[in-house]
Amino acid sequence: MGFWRTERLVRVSSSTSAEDAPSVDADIGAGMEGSRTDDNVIAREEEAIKIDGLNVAQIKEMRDKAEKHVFQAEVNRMMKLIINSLYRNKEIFLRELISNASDAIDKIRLLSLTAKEEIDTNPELVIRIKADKDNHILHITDTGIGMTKNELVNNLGTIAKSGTSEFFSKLQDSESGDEASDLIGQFGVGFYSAFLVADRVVVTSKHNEDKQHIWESDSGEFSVVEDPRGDTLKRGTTVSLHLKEEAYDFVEVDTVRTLIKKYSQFINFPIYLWESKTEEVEEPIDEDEEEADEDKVEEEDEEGKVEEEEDKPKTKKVSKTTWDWVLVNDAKPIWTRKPEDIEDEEYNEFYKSMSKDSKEPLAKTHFVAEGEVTFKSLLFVPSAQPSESFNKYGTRTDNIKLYVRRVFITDDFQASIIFSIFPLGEGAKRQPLCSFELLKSSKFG
Ligand SMILES: Nc1ncnc2c1ncn2[C@@H]1O[C@H](COP(=O)(O)OP(=O)(O)OP(=O)(O)O)[C@@H](O)[C@H]1O
Repeated sequence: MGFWRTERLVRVSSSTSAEDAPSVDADIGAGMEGSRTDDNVIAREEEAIKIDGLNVAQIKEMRDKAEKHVFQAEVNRMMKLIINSLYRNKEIFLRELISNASDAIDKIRLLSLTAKEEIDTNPELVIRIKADKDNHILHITDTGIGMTKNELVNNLGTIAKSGTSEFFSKLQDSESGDEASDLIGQFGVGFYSAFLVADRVVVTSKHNEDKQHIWESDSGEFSVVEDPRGDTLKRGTTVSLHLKEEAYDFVEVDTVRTLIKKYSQFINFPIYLWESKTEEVEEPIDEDEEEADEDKVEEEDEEGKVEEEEDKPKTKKVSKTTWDWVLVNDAKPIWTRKPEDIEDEEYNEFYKSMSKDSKEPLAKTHFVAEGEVTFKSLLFVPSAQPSESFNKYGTRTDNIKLYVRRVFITDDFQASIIFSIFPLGEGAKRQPLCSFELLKSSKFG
């Protein structure tokens, strides 16, 4: 939360040493310094309520004004269930929050088809993710439809879905805890998965029909209040996750990038990550430094002086760190398009980027099944047999990936039928060119 203010401050800055490198949201919590005391209790409380752009007094005032709510009983059940069954698979929280962000952008796009002006409040349709390493906060911002105050209370405090109780009873019927955890992990568990990694979640949201509001919860209860900073988001939502200590890894930019690529690389809207880049650049030597050098030179003998003045470098190498938004999801899900509209070249490029194989595939099959169950599938046969396919036969199960609505769900499949392609023609060795398997997932049948 609060990129709108800090973005300008740290977007580009330079330094000559790694220590000077700017941290993301450099001003987060800056307003708190003046109020710090030695009292440990107050210090701990201050730690718990960092909201960038607001100082402690403002946050306290805001909290006093906030409306307090309790979660619906089903939400409490759902949160417990998620936390107890998915503790080994915490990373899916990011998949869920990015999917929500993408759904919210879809909603505003759809609305703008009939009411064009709705999108004008923030025409850019994007998702931005910023990791604030100093404060262990991960921010996920979208320029979607946003939520009004009432929607914050209802959408993030109750479960409206009609199938919820059915879902709970199905879970209770499932034969083992692992089966239940698979079920939850593989399908949308939604917003509440944020509490897998965060002990405090702050949602700031601006809907065209309301002022900007802040929703805050530590999973026990939640509060909602008008944002004292005003409508800084213009339109959209920021989910800020105050990470639990055991989840601090999720504030590492590399970890976040890997997760976006794993789960959300085919999301319809651009996902940008706030990243730093350090480069060596030539910079002119400033006058003070030059003068100091000249003094030194003057002390030297005449001959040496002439030579040194000519050779004196006018620039020096410094390392410069810049911060900027970097696009992470540049792959397009070509399986969603009609096979007749796709050029061979596009298939080949897609295969290469997905498989990291530099050669073109030997064959491919792309088919669309429509009926009671609808799915689209795209299968490639590599032109060379992967080196590990015999010695590690049967151990690698991640060659087939299942995506639901462009979101990665699983690649944990088990072989059911195995078949091989043999080369034809005289003299061909009786060795398969490649083998592949019709796969069956234990969960999907
Ligand atoms: N980033 C967001 N922008 C706008 N609304 C949101 C956002 N995140 C959540 N919501 C609202 O909160 C509701 C509840 O979210 P939640 O993720 O729990 O369930 P869901 O998205 O309906 O279902 P699921 O994620 O399980 O497919 C959503 O239906 C949506 O109305």
